[in-house]
Amino acid sequence: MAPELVTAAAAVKATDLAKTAALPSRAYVTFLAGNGDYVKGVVGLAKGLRKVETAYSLVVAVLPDVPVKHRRMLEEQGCIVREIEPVYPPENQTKFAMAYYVINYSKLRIWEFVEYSKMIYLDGDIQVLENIDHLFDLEDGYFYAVMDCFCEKTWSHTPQYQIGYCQQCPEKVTWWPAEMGPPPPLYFNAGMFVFEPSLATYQSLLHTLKITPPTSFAEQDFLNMFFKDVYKPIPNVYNLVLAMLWRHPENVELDQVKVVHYCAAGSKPWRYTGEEENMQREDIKMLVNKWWDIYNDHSLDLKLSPTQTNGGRLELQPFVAAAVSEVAAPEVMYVAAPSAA
Ligand SMILES: O=c1ccn([C@@H]2O[C@H](COP(=O)(O)OP(=O)(O)O[C@H]3O[C@H](CO)[C@H](O)[C@H](O)[C@H]3O)[C@@H](O)[C@H]2O)c(=O)[nH]1
Ligand SMILES: O[C@H]1[C@H](O)[C@@H](O)[C@H](O)[C@@H](O)[C@H]1O
Ligand SMILES: [Mn+2]
Repeated sequence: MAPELVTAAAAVKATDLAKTAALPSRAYVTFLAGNGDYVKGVVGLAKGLRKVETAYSLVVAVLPDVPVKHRRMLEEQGCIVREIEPVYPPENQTKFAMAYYVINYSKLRIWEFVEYSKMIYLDGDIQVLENIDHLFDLEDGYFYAVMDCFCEKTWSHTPQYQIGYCQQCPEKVTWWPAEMGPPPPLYFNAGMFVFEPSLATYQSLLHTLKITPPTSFAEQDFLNMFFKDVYKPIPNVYNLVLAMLWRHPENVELDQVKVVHYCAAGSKPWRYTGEEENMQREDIKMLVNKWWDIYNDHSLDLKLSPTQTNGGRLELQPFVAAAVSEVAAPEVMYVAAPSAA
């Protein structure tokens, strides 16, 4: 059969074959959009993962608007770059989601990376301080992530915030079911999670998205809704949402933290000025410095052996499962990506 006539079924079969061959079945995965400075976050993450001596690769799911130069930078750090198509909520009803977050629906594409049986997703504004490879051994069939905090102004549109209720300290403010309905199910931060790629799940995610109105926290709200019955919280040390430091210090063991998520306003290390609220805290400055130490540490750059280079150019990994995305994607609306904040 001519290569261009490869059918969907054959493509999937090829993927299955690849799975049983020598390909790794576990990997970290992150997401990159645009031509801005988030690429620094991903470079920092790749170096951080190397520093903690992970046994697994970092796959970077990139949108088409990520420039070639940035893709090369990532490959030179040993990342596996995979282009994905953007995903938008149906009929571009983006007015309900915070514009900045709309792009994040594209993350749903990582469920089609089925040459991996298990993956750990990490936002580009995350840094790992300790090896977390053991999370790959968590029991299959669940979605693992850290519980979020509802106390920052970003939550002001919610009833939780309005009455001062947070799942991080549920005893402080009582939820009155008679007046307010049942308490909200546990809610995770979607900057870090352990999941199993699956074409069936992927199709279901995209189908469900088509019939689900977008909400403020975009794919984070959506994933919370979709996985609510299989969600298992993992300890906060696996995703330190920085606001926890001033909102729930009693729930933070700073010296035990394995994963830091620079998500508080003004805390992205590569944009840090120290001007925003809470950014002059000693713990914040220490964590921002830790990120820079890793980013600037040249000993953490990927060192290629002569067999891995070809006249100075990188030998790129062949991508076995490219055909799968065309097989699996149900119709979704593609529109041009807005510029991210
Ligand atoms: O211009 C951009 C914007 C975002 N990103 C990628 O998208 C991720 C998510 O964006 P942020 O980290 O800026 O978002 P927050 O951490 O503030 O937001 C949280 O809520 C979001 C709701 O959409 C997502 O769920 C996100 O994973 C979760 O951590 C980034 O880390 C990065 O990997 C880019 O590559 N370029
Ligand atoms: O994903 C969001 C984001 O990271 C915000 O910065 C934070 O305030 C929220 O708690 C979280 O849900
Ligand atoms: Mn983030």
